[in-house]
Amino acid sequence: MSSILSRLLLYNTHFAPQFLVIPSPSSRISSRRITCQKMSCTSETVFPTLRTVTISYSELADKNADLSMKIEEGFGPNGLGILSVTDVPGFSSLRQNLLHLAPRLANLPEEVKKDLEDHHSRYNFGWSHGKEKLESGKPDMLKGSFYANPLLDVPTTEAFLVQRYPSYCGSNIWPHSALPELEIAFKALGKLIIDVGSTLAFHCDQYVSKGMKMRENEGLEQILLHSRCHKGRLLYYFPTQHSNCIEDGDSMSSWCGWHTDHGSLTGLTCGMFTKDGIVIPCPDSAAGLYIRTRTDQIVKVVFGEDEIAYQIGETTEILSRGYLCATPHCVRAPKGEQASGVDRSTFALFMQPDWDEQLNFPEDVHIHDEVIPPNGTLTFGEYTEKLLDKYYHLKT
Ligand SMILES: O=C(O)CCC(=O)C(=O)O
Ligand SMILES: [Fe+2]
Repeated sequence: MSSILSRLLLYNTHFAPQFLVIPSPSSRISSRRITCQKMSCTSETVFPTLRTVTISYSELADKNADLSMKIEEGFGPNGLGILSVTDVPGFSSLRQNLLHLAPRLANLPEEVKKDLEDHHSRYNFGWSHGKEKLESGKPDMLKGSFYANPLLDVPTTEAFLVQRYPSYCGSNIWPHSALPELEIAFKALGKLIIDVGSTLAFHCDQYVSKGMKMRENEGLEQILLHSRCHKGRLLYYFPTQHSNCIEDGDSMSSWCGWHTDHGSLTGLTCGMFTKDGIVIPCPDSAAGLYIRTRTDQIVKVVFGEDEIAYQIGETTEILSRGYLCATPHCVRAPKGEQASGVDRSTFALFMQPDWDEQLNFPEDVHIHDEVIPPNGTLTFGEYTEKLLDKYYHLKT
């Protein structure tokens, strides 16, 4: 394994199939939407801040609208691999409802959280803290995550499937007595992000089908509509008392290391910061989501708190033959005195194909092609397992 690859692979090593990591092919450039240059701490490199391409919910809901230009600008070979949907009815309050529960969940007694852990799924259901690794290889104690399938509490009752694909086929674990609101809020926001994401997928298919032949049922929308594998992740970044002291990794990826999401399409909320239980604006303009462009530029990406951002995962890049490009990203923690005692809550919704979905890997795409058999066909479940075996060496 090359050193850069092993470095890239060091994080998220609690083997979450959502976050396999690849270096991306290079040919993207993004400059049109550079809106401002932000200064962070004095002596540090300053990265440009870009606004996401936006699509309004009403445009998106119109299946006759031609959104190809925007899809290309956001997701195409010259885009960043992210765009956001504005004015989604009901989104703002569902976001707030759920994100406010993240600190409450994270601050439950240790023994309650322990009961929410699921070793068998390699912590891909329920509570996960300190199970992933930072870029340094040390356990990631900076954030806690809560994973659940927002659509299906029990995706399958077939024991052999649970054994074979535990991270997809396991069951949800809700804190029924300790935090009963979590299940309702998580499912409501998760479903909304999936519904909007599926509509976005329809428009992605329209765009891709202009450039390449697509068989019926092969498009992103159909793949997502048939899936039992979608997974939500409620993230809680614990407050740092000495916020200049997050020494792990480079300062860019101090909160969440560089990676691309493994699945099809990831919905993201804008992070919510609180201090002493009060919602505050982000205390450091340099903190937040960063993306690496195809030309290896690093940019900070911003979108509004009332918008749902969507990023492309690796599986979509492969199946669309690069018409839609995956998004290498990381999260930078706030620094400075103002950041002391500040936490961050956010939600990521990984939309991914069903474990049984037959994927036909194009001959001309060379991402992870070492695990693709000569006939170019694998199910998504098999594909994920092969990658986990290869990269994480940790199948038990
Ligand atoms: O915290 C964030 O904003 C992003 C988290 C993320 O990239 C992930 O969970 O895959
Ligand atoms: Fe991610």
